[in-house]
Amino acid sequence: MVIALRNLCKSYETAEGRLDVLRGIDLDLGAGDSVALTGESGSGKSTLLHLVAGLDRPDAGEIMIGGRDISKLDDSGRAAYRRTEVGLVFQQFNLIPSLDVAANIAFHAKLAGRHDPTWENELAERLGVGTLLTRYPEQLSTGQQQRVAIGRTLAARPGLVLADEPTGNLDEANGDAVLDLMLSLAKGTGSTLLMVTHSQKLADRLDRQVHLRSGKIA
Ligand SMILES: Nc1ncnc2c1ncn2[C@@H]1O[C@H](COP(=O)(O)OP(=O)(O)OP(=O)(O)O)[C@@H](O)[C@H]1O
Repeated sequence: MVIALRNLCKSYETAEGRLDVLRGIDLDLGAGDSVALTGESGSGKSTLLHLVAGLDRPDAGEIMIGGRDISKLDDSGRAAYRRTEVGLVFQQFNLIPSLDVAANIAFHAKLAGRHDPTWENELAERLGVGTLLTRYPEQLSTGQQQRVAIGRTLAARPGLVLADEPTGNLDEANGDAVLDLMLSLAKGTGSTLLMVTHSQKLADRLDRQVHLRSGKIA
């Protein structure tokens, strides 16, 4: 998926007055690109990810995703975009407690109309949760929950994956394996990966790094 952000601006009203978080972001991502988004705490990384995810609207600017501006979509258009085109890996896993691991992994794929049990099983194996398919989220460790959440996102074959510290709860070996999987899938399917990380080691493994400073890409 090809992404083009143009002059993206976002402010928040706070008790201390207006806070200009993004002051004109320009960024281009090609199909299959993997890009690390870095910047100090509070620099606006999550704000940017939320805008591209269609979870919030910019004050100004364009968010061109596959040739159309998702910031101009109405609520139902943005919901359809989130359901079918974008995959989120955020720090809250939001697994569904009443569904077992297999059903959690299948959940978004079903919503997106791309349910494929063979692919879901393969992902579960590659993520090291293949023996846990009949367990429920509360019966998993935090790192296992994180891997299930990543499986759920990738199972839907999104054209764009937005990830916020996706390996933050994993030990080094598991974190490396999960990142390998995300990168190989991105390359194999042409899906684009934008990943927030504080880890330089992780950022170094991606195609490119962009740094947010004072509301702009530095
Ligand atoms: N809903 C909101 N209302 C007011 N201010 C907000 C809101 N959301 C975020 N902010 C402020 O906007 C700035 C950017 O926040 P954001 O979460 O995007 O930063 P970040 O770079 O992701 O930080 P971190 O690395 O700590 O997660 C911060 O100063 C934050 O306090």
